[in-house]
Amino acid sequence: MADIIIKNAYVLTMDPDLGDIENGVVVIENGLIKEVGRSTGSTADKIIDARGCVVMPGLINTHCHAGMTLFRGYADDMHLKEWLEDRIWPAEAKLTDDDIHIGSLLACLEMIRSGTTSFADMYIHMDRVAQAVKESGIRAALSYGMIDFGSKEKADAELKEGSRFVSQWNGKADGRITTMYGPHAPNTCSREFLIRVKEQAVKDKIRIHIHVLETEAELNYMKENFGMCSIHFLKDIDFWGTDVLAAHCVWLSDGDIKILAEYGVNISHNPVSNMKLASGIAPVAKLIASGANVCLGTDGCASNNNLDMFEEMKTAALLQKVGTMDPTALPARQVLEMATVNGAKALGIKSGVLKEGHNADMIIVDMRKPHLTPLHDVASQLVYAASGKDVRTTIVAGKVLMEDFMVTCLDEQDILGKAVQTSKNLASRIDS
Ligand SMILES: CSC[C@H]1O[C@@H](n2cnc3c(O)ncnc32)[C@H](O)[C@@H]1O
Ligand SMILES: [Zn+2]
Repeated sequence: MADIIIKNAYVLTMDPDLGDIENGVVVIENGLIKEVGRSTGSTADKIIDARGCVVMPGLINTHCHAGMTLFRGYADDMHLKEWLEDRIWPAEAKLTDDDIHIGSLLACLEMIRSGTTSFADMYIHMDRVAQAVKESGIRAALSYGMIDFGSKEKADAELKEGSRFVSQWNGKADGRITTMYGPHAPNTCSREFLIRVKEQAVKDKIRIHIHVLETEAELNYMKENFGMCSIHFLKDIDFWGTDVLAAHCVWLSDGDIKILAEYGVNISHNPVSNMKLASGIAPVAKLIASGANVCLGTDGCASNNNLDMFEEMKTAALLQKVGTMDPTALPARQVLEMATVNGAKALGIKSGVLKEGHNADMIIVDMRKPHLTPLHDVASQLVYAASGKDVRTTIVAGKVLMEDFMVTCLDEQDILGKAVQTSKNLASRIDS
């Protein structure tokens, strides 16, 4: 007996062999997908009728700072340097463990509601982010964000905390939590520190999450201090590999793109954040054409200001079109691949496609809405017309976290109330 059968669905498998199944079934057992097809002989404890809906892999947000939900709308319309150094970092210095716990629960709630089933996070007070992930039922690849600013003492302490977090949490919550090392960026971490982080990560068989070339200022800093850009600098210290998730990668030359593709680096594109902070337009179409693995992220809520991956998909497609002045750039199916299959590859998880043996991480999107009618092409509708609010049901590891728009895994009203109070208390501490 299976656990769940979803029937009468348009199944968007994102698997090239299975393709789309117009009136299909998905069978879930023990947290995994047992069957995907036109019909099934199985029976199950729970049957979900998905008539008029699309069943698809849950979306994978590959660059987030979950706790930053508390800073939603806190520092808008600013240049990145002032935003980070004058507003965000001083505010982050006042954050407590409990703040991060509530902020991360709020992020999990928002992601579950809008169809994200996995996310990669880099932040501080990470034990409490992990606790929120464990409680909510979502899947995540978590890293303690490390910055040494060239101080050996700080480097030692940061790496110690990063390693402690990895050994404490990797594989926890029935395998839903994986961990990564999170050196912040090449212009906030020293060369020596980045070399140590890579060595530790290789030794521990753990992936790395890092910001790279988000701004022209980083490019200029690296050229002035090292005589080369961050991509060549990281190549020089043997940092690159399929184990690296590089967020942003906006300021790339054609030579940089070749290096990233050659080393199999995973690149998280974060178009809304890049637009809001006026960082620039990442050459996503060129990266994909070169064979690089490009996935999609929201970044934190202080530069987005939400975690809706549907909005991110649409923005990614539109930004490439206007950036290249080519309306054929980054078509809908390719964006869906970025948000599913490519994201799973970047995090090293068996999700992102609906296929036998893979994690039962999926969402049901209700297409019976005025703004989703008529339905000529499902991929087009999901990328250009749908939003996170159209997600009806969210399933992670075979557990239903939201059903028929009702969140079942967390006490939504309780978290909303606590988030309001937490942000008020935080604001008064920041002002004092
Ligand atoms: C040390 S934990 C992570 C660190 O990153 C900061 N952050 C959030 N968004 C961005 C961004 O777009 N560029 C650079 N750094 C960013 C966050 O506030 C934390 O301090
Ligand atoms: Zn970031």
